Amino acid sequence: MAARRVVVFPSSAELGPVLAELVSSRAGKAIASRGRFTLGLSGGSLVSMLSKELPALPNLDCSKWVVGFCDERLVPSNDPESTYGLYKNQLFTKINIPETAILSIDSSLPVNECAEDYARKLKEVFPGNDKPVFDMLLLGMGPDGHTCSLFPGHPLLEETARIVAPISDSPKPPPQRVTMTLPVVNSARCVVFVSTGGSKAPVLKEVLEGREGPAFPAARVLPTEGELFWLIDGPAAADLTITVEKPGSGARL
Ligand SMILES: O=C1O[C@H](COP(=O)(O)O)[C@@H](O)[C@H](O)[C@H]1O
Repeated sequence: MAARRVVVFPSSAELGPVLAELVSSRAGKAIASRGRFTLGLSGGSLVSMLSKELPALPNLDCSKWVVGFCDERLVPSNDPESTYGLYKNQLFTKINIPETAILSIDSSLPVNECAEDYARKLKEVFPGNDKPVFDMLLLGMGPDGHTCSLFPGHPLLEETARIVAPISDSPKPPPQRVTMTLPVVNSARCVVFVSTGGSKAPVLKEVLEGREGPAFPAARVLPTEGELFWLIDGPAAADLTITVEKPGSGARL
């Protein structure tokens, strides 16, 4: 397992550009060695940060990117809860990613079929691998310690056979979702959590420093061979006592 890097920024205004630079640098390396960059996006607060910061990078070329989703809510794409819909309106229109390279999740299908359909799409894009190996997954964490649509205490945390799973009882609305499972998340070459805001501080401490009782879903993200970054702002890091990196302005990871 690669070492975890916990990097704390004064605020999300300083964090955002470093995240964008990290995505761009890993994209460049992936394209140089494998001819493409496979990126998995999460929803929630990441959407607005990425939609602001990625298009602001000079000379960003996304023509060799393949983009999937770490999870999706089963709502129409014009619903404000649709992760795909938000990225489509806020990001995909501003970068040169080919439409065919966006692995959208067909939320018009019933939830079980939707998960199977997305798993099939991933297998097509990652032929020959028993699990998709994304170059980078961008993850968020809810104040309850969930990540993707993997919630504390839910049986899906133990899933080992499926690469994508349906969930019909999500404690956070909407209840129907599909999600990558932990074996896929932990197979990625680079996983980056972005966690901002004071509401995350208590759970972040338990995720990063340990707790009595079962580990939170976010704490179970430990890539087998890949890199693991936690990019955090000051308010979210308020309760931490572990040693963290505090990069200066203009830093690159
Ligand atoms: O419901 C979800 O929540 C998590 C965390 O979102 P955040 O707004 O607290 O960052 C998100 O990563 C996931 O994709 C989404 O479906």
